[in-house]
Amino acid sequence: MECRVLSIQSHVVRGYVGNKSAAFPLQVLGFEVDSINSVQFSNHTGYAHWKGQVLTAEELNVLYEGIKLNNVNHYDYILTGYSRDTSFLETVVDIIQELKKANPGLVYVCDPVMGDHGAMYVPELLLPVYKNKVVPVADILTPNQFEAEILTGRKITTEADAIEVMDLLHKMGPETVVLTSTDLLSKRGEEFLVALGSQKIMKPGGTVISQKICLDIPKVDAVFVGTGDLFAAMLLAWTHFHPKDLKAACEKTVSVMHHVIKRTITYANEMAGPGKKPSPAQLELRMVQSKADIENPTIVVEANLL
Ligand SMILES: Nc1ncnc2c1ncn2[C@@H]1O[C@H](COP(=O)(O)OP(=O)(O)O)[C@@H](O)[C@H]1O
Ligand SMILES: Cc1ncc(COP(=O)(O)O)c(C=O)c1O
Repeated sequence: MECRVLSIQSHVVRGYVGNKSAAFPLQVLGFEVDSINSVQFSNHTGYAHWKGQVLTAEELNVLYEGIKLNNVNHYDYILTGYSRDTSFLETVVDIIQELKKANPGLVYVCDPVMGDHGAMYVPELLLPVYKNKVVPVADILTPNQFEAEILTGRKITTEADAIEVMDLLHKMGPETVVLTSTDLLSKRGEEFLVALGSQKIMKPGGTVISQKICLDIPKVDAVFVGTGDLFAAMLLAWTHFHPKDLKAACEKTVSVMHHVIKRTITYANEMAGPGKKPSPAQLELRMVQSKADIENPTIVVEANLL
């Protein structure tokens, strides 16, 4: 059976963020991907210069209208990421609601891209839209620590805080929440990055249990862009194949991430030369190029049940 994803994210000419990061890996895993580019930029905004266009809410409506007129607006998944405009984001929510009405089984995977490391890199007015309109319709949510904190108004300094924040996010709507990266100290030491996940599962009798997991991910001393987008796409794929097993889905997702990041940092360091920090251009992700890159990652990152 065909499984069709509507992916509303950025497009860049150079490099891999947004749809450039998400579409191909999903396609090699057998998903049909329809892409709407929320922006078309020369490159991601972490470079010294970036140029391009931002799609308006009206332009988004025109594209959706075309799809609808042809009666091909049937989706199994929606995936959203980087967006810079409040009315655009509100229109995305309208589209999601309409598509969910047409297919109640539709799963919405939301990466609430707003910022990282204590700062927002999209206009602040997007926060109330995410909080009040987007998160309530999301089924799977993939914030980083900063995004989870601003969505809930709670700081995360311990694992218990992270669990509480994930529970608060569940209360806002999503059944599955993954904190894709945190500043928490890993039990395995400073060389590891901690990610956490929580999934609510309805048992046959109607009782709801939650599976909570923690991942210690080998950390690389560099800042990558586009990793959140690849993470959300891979989580969509692996939760599709393991719908009630977040541990398995996250292990597969993070193992792909590790493979891509290892390859990226190796090339970046080679290009930068000894003792030099790689530039944003040199740190562009060395993206998944085949199904083998996804299915045979270099190592398997194991998750622990909490
Ligand atoms: N410096 C890093 N070292 C190792 N893995 C990383 C690093 N940065 C990102 N990743 C990988 O990418 C995933 C998503 O990264 P994250 O930074 O949380 O995304 P976002 O771009 O949304 O902030 C992490 O779970 C991890 O697997
Ligand atoms: C154009 C664009 N898209 C997407 C992103 C999000 O990237 P990430 O996956 O690292 O959250 C960024 C971040 O700067 C960006 O500039």
